[in-house]
Amino acid sequence: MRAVQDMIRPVTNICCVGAGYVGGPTAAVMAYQNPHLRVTVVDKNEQRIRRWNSEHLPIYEPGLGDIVRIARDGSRQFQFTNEPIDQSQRPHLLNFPGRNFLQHDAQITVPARLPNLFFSTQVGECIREADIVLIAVNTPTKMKGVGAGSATDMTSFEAVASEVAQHARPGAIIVEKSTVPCRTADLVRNTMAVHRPGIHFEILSNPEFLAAGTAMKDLMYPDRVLIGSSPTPSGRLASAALASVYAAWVPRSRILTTNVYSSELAKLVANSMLAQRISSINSISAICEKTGANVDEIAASIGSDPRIGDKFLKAGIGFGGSCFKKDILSLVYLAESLGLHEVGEYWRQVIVMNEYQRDRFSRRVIACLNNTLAGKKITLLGYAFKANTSDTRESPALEIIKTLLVEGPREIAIFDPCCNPVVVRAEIKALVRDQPALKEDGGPIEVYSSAYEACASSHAVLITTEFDEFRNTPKAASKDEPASLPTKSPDPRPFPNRPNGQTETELLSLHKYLLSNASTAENVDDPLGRYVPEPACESDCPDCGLIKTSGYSTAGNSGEGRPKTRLDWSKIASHMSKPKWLFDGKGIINVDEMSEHGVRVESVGR
Ligand SMILES: NC(=O)C1=CN([C@@H]2O[C@H](COP(=O)(O)OP(=O)(O)OC[C@H]3O[C@@H](n4cnc5c(N)ncnc54)[C@H](O)[C@@H]3O)[C@@H](O)[C@H]2O)C=CC1
Ligand SMILES: O=C(O)[C@H]1O[C@H](OP(=O)(O)OP(=O)(O)OC[C@H]2O[C@@H](n3ccc(=O)[nH]c3=O)[C@H](O)[C@@H]2O)[C@H](O)[C@@H](O)[C@@H]1O
Repeated sequence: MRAVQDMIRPVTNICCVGAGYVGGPTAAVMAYQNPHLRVTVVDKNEQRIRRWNSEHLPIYEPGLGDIVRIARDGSRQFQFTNEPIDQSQRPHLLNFPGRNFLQHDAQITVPARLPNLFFSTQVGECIREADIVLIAVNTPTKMKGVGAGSATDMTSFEAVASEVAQHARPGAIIVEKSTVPCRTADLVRNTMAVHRPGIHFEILSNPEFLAAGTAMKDLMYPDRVLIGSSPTPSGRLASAALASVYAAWVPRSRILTTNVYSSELAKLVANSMLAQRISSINSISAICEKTGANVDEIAASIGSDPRIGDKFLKAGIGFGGSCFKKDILSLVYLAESLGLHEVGEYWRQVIVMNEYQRDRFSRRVIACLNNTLAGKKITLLGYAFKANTSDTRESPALEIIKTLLVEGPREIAIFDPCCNPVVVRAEIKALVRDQPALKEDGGPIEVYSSAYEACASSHAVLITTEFDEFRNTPKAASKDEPASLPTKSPDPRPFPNRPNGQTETELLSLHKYLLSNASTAENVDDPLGRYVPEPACESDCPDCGLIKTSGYSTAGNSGEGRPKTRLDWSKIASHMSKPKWLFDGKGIINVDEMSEHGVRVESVGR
């Protein structure tokens, strides 16, 4: 029998099972940065795969389209000048003695590249060809049976594990990309042993830390890549094989290796600790509201202590999203199943505080409106669970809507700059079942595609997602984040001369710079002239039909890469109905400025 080490071969083919928010973008970046690898994303959902293979990507993430187009469709040969357009941005270049300007002035030619990212429904077939199989399927909270309400529902993950077990070639490396309970590697190993007795497979844990709305930035410039493996020679070899894929663009010092269980648990702990910070600051916001202290001032003052740090201290209506709650619950279940009830209880409080915060906000809205919403119009600005995403899973906005509905308002208006109104309507219809919800069904909810229409004649506007467009003053720049709106990237040139040409990261930064500096009138999406035409849609493409009728794509409305404009609050205020309340659930409104428009503002923690 061959040694396991001999069966682990150089990586040329990667298969990612699960074409969702994690699988699609992660595989796209791996392919983009490794043009020599063949990366295939497979999914049982045909509609999702059709969208990935079209111009209608199934999810909206800023910058995703730029990367998918190059890796999926290939690119043309193109040229650019290696000199900043505005040389005042690089004063040091002009004064540097002995500098060879010609070197930078040169036209650089970038050769064409072939497609190396594929999307398919042929799950078994693609697994069979892969050297590395990533499992990136959904792992929600179990809703029935043992552990219902807290344990992880492993149905999809287990189904894929057994599919991998049946098809993977000997020596293929199996990677848990999904967030899974600690010791899931044992489950995968046992599944492999059941289907392929006598054949050894290495199981790695490689959890994903990207956040919605910044997924592409998180993937291109990760703080860390975590790879957990068995502490055996073949385990380390497998870990090194996966690390080599990341090393194409991630500095080696950021690729951390641990044992497989630590890696699995570290993912749950990372999300739980982040959520815990939000619940902690939210609990303080309740004290602030009763004492006259200001939660933003508290956050700024404690955040400047480097031991505390200034991230994830924004008080608001609580965290949403598909992962924080389910991952904390998974940690709670783990602790309880290990007999560590106090530990479980400790973490459960993070969720209790989150729900308290959201409900406290809804109650405050109702109380300020004299405990009756009858005859009143309430507008929610923001439906997605956070900014710059069309992901609405576990969105706090939906829970707030449900509470307001019971009060019988005349209208609940919704506007979200990223979500497609048609999709939001369908989602609300499916989620609010106990009474008619949408106007078209005799209920009070209307979803608008214009913020101004949504706010017209409204008695109260609620900010429920932290979109920069909703701010009334520019966002203050924090230490490592640029001030928002308008966003213009700096010119990244000149690039250093490299024997193998420019890196894909450099080319992407140049693309973004040119894009962010193009005027909206130019309507350019390909300033370098790199793109080949996207695959044509069938004449009966449902997504093309949706764009024709609603003006939105399924993934949302991107307006990708261009500076966005803030709402004109004086215009909104002049068309609101008295008493003109604004409830700032995300701490993004400058209260003094807003009161000049005659709007009364209530903010969380102030
Ligand atoms: N959404 C996020 O921002 C993040 C998610 N994660 C974790 O990544 C995992 C995936 O999450 P998402 O991508 O958000 O889920 P998702 O629901 O967007 O995508 C999962 C995909 O897996 C497919 N799938 C399920 N069973 C399958 C099967 N038997 N065969 C083939 N395909 C199958 C589904 O059709 C779906 O397209 C979860 O464990 C999640 O906790 C981790 C970090 C960030
Ligand atoms: O496992 C996951 O799914 C991901 O979960 C989170 O990412 P995500 O939920 O996409 O977005 P976050 O930026 O973490 O925001 C989560 C929620 O917390 C809220 N939030 C965030 C920060 C803050 O200071 N205050 C606050 O209320 C946001 O509005 C949002 O509703 C983590 O940040 C990612 O590292 C992780 O990979």
